[in-house]
Amino acid sequence: MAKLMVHRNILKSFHKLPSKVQKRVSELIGEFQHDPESPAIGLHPLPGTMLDPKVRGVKKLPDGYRAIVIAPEKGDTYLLVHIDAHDKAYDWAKNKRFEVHGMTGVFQVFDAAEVQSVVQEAVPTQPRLSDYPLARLSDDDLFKAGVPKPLIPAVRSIRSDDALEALSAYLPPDCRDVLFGLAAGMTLEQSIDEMLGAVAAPADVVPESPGDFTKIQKTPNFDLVLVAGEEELKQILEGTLEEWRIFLHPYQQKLVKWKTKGPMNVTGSAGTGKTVALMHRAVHLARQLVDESARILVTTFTTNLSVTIKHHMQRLAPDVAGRIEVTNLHALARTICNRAGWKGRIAEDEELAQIWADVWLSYSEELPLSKEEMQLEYELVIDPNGIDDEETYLGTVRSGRPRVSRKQRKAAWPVFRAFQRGLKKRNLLTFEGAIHEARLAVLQGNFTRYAHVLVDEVQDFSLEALRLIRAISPIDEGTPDPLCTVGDGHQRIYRTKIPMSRAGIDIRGRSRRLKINYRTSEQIRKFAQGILKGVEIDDLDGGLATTVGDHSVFKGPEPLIEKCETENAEAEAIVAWVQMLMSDYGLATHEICVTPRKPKIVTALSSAGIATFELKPREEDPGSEEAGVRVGTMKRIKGLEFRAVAIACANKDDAMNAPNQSDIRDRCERYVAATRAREHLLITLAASAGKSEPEQ
Ligand SMILES: Nc1ncnc2c1ncn2[C@@H]1O[C@H](COP(=O)(O)OP(=O)(O)OP(=O)(O)O)[C@@H](O)[C@H]1O
Repeated sequence: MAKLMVHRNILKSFHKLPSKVQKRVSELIGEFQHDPESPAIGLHPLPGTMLDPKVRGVKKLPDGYRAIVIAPEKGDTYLLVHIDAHDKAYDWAKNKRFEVHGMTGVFQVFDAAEVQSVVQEAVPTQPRLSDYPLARLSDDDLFKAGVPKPLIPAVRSIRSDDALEALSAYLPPDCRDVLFGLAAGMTLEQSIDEMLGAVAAPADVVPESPGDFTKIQKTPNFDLVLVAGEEELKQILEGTLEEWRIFLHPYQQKLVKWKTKGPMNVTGSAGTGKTVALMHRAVHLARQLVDESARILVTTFTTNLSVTIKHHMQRLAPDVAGRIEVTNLHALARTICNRAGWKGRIAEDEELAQIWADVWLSYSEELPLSKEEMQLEYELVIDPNGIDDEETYLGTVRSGRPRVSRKQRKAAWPVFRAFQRGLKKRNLLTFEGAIHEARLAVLQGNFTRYAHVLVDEVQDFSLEALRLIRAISPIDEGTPDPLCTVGDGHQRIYRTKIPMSRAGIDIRGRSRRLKINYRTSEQIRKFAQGILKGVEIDDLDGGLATTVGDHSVFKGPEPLIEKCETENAEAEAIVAWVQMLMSDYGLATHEICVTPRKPKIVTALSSAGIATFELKPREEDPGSEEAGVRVGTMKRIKGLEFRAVAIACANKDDAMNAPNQSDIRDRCERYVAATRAREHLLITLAASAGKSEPEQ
C-alpha cells in the first residue's frame, strides 16, 4: 500500500484554504493510501514545466486548486508538499528540487537559482572576510554538513554573518542549522552533532539517489509526517495538533530517547524547546513502564508551568497521562508531608511576622546583625539550605550573601533556632521548610520513589529542593533514566546559583544544550541576549553556559524602544503600539501582553476602548476565550508566550535603563519578559536612559 507523508507547510497553511478544498484534501489523503493512481485523485506528471521530474499535480480539487505531490523514484512513499490555486501552486514548484540528501538522509526542498541570486545580492555588501569559517570548508565538508550539491557554490561564497542570515530563509532547515554552528566557530563534527543529533547518519538512512524515498521514514525528519490514521489526520489538518507535537527537532528527539545510567540535564536559552523535549520524554518513558504500579513525576518551580504542562500532557498522550504526576515543587512537598502524616499547614506572611516578633521579644542579648538582616539570613540561607543545626550553618557556603563571620554566625544560630521552635509550636512550616520535611519523610521511607523524575525550571530550585528531587528519584537504585533536569541560568529569578553537584546530583557527561529557538524571532532573541551582555551565566553545574550557535527559526521586526518623559507619555506610547498591532498586523488583544502592570497604562488602554485582562498568580491564562490585553508582573508571565510584549520601564530606577549597573536578578527578570514575545517587542525607557540601555 502506498504511503503519503505530509509536509509541515501544508499543516501551517491548511486553515487558510477554502473549506471545500480542505474537505476534499482530507478525503484525498485517505484515497491516496489505497491507490495513488486512482482517476478520482488525478495525479499527473508535468513534463517540461517542472525542473524536478518527480513533481506531480493533483487535479481533483475544487475551485481550480491544485496539490503538489512528489513521487518517489524508488519506494512507495509519496510526499504532499503544497496546495494552492492552480497557477500559484505550479509556480511554487516550478524551479524547486525535492531531494533526499545523500549524506544525511534528510528530505530537502530548495531552489538553487533563488539561493544564488540572494547570495549575489548580499555579496557586494558583505565585507570579504577571507577567514570566514564557511570559506575554509571544502566542497566535501559542505556536503557532509548537509548542503545540497547544487547549493554548494552559493554557500561557499558567503563571507559574513549578515549574508548567512540573509540566506537562511532559503536554505533547508537542517543545513541552515549546521551552517550557523560552523559560522559560530564549531568544528564540522561538533556542529553536525549539536544540530542534527548525530555526527554521521546511520548507513541505513542514506539513500541510493535523491529520489530514493525508501528510507525516508527512518531519517531524523524536520518537515515530514506520516499520518497515522484518520483521526490524527483530522486533528493535524484542523490545526488542533500543535507543531511541536509532530515535528520534534532531531536534537530534541535525541534527548527524548536518550538512555542514561544516571541523572541527565538539558539547558538552553529561552524558547529552545526544553519543556517540549521534557514532555515528550515523560511520555516516552511512561510508555515503557513495565511495572503496573510505577509512576513518573514531572515537577516545576512555578504553579503556572505545571498547570500548562498538565494540560498539554493530557492531550499529547491520553493513554499514559494518568501515570505521569504533574505538580509544582511546593505542592509536591506538601503532598509528601501530608502523606507522611503532617497535620499542619504553610504559614501565612502575617504568622511568620508574628513568630519573628515573639522571637525579638524573648531575646534579650545583643544581635550580631540587624533584625532585617537576621530575617534575610534565615530566608536566603537557613531555610533554602534546609539547615537545622549550628554545625551545618557554620559550614554552609553562603553564595551571593554579604560576609558574616564565624563569631556572628555562632551568635545568630540561637535566634534561628528560636524561630524554628516558634514554627513548630504552631504546627506551621515555611515553603522551604516543607521541602526539608518532605525530604526527611522520603529518606525515612514514608513516600514511595518514582520510577523516573523530570524537573523543569531547575535553575530556581534551592539546594534543599534539589536534594528533595534527588531523594524521590531512583538514582541510588541504579535503574536507568532516574532523573532529567531542565533549566536555563538566564532565567534564574528566584535565587542564586547552586551547582547540582552540591545536592549530590552528578550530571557530568550527561548535560546537553538546545540551541534552536522556536519561540522568538531572531531579532528578539538577540535583543534579549543583550540585556544580559557581560553577565556570566552558569550551566547549572558550576560551569559557564555558552550561547554559541544559538539562532531562531524565523525573523521579525526589530524590537522598538520608546523613550518617555513621563508615566502618561509611557501609557500613550503603549496604547499607540497596541492600536498599531491590531490595525496593521491584525493581532487580537489576548495575543498582546504588557508587563509590569501599571495602573496608568491600564486606564489609558481602557480609555482608548481596549479591554485588559489581569494575569493573576496561579490562575490560568484563558487564551482566546477571553479578550483583553494581558497585564501582569514579569514573574507571572514566566512560562507564557504572546505574539507581542511591551515591557514598561520608563521609571528611571528600572534596571532596563542601565542594565550594566543593575542587579543580575532584575536583568534576568527582564530577559524572561522579553523572551515571552514571539514577533513584536516594545520597551519603554526613561527619557534620561543613557548609553547603557540594552544593546541590540
Ligand atoms: N520542535 C518544535 N517545533 C515547533 N515548535 C516548537 C518545537 N519545540 C518547541 N516549539 C515551540 O517553541 C516554543 C518554546 O518551547 P518551550 O516552551 O519548550 O521552550 P523552553 O526552552 O522550555 O522555553 P522557556 O525556557 O522560555 O520556558 C513553544 O511555543 C513551543 O511550542
